[in-house]
Amino acid sequence: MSRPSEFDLIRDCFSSGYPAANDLLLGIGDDCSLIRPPADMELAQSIDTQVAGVHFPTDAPGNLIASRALRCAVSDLAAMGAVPQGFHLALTLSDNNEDFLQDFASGLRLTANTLGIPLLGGDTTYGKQLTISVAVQGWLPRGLGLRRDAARAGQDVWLTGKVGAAALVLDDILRDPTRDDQETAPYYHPRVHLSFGHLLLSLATSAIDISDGLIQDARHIANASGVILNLDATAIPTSVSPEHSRWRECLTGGDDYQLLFTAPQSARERIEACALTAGLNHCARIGHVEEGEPDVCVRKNGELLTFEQEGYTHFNR
Ligand SMILES: Nc1ncnc2c1ncn2[C@@H]1O[C@H](COP(=O)(O)OP(=O)(O)OP(=O)(O)O)[C@@H](O)[C@H]1O
Ligand SMILES: Cc1ncc(C[n+]2csc(CCOP(=O)(O)O)c2C)c(N)n1
Ligand SMILES: [Mg+2]
Repeated sequence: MSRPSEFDLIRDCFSSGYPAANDLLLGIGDDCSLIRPPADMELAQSIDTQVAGVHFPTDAPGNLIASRALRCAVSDLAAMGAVPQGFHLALTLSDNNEDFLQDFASGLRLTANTLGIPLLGGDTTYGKQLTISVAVQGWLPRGLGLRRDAARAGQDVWLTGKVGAAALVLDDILRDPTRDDQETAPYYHPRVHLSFGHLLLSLATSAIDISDGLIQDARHIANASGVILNLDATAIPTSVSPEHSRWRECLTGGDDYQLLFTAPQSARERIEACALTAGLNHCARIGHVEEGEPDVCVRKNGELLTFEQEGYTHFNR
């Protein structure tokens, strides 16, 4: 029997079993997807690439890679408070392994249904390194998107959950990339804070999702807003306690996909109520915003901490 063509694979894996989009005029099968925008909405768009050996282990199972790739991409919509509209998938495969692709597609379908995000189209090519690019888009009420540039002095800094679990389990995952359990879930299936992000639209001023590391990503808000973020190290929920030898890695390791956001002090009670509504186990106030040269200052019992590496960087490693 001949090997399946690119077109057969695409049809088998990507044309059915995904959530339906009610604003979709034309989906998989043409040169572009066509979407009808609702009145008074803005479109949030973002793209995220994951490369084998860089973002996930080369020999990780397809369904886990798919879950991780889609969740990490959709997290950018959560960080803006957007409601998912759909995603495009660009897949570069190093061989025509049908079993891998079927497994990848089963993970993708499951995750797309869990997050409620339709697959709008994509592109499939051959390349030396397995590479997955996910372009996501979502709707935002006009002018309300949670940007990085709107933190103001006097506001609180908040964090949705614990940081560090994914970074600390990476060594174990590299030893056994097939491990799919409670401990590896923060890495393969990071929680995407879509409903909480959306609830924050009327409460938070700025937000970012933590992909590179808490401190490095906090710096993006500080720089974009022109403020100082003062963080209280002992108030930051971490997967190991501050006495643990790997505690600092929790603040810089990344792969967390928690939301870091700022909000006026007057919103404290409403934020706590929304966190309960969204079923968050943690939503902690971890610092405050001050006027001054953009910076992130982390203090532990009054002592200023410094970090040689504040987060993940692709170059200069
Ligand atoms: N190659 C590129 N071309 C155009 N814009 C880019 C490119 N790479 C990054 N950007 C833009 O730079 C900005 C900052 O990127 P950054 O990587 O911090 O965002 P992010 O997508 O939230 O991060 P992550 O990739 O870690 O999830 C984003 O607005 C992004 O669109
Ligand atoms: C196998 C393996 N080794 C290392 C890491 C750590 N890592 C890679 S990219 C990144 C930041 C987010 O990427 P981007 O900024 O490109 O979205 C982090 C924390 C990993 N996830 N898997
Ligand atoms: Mg982001």
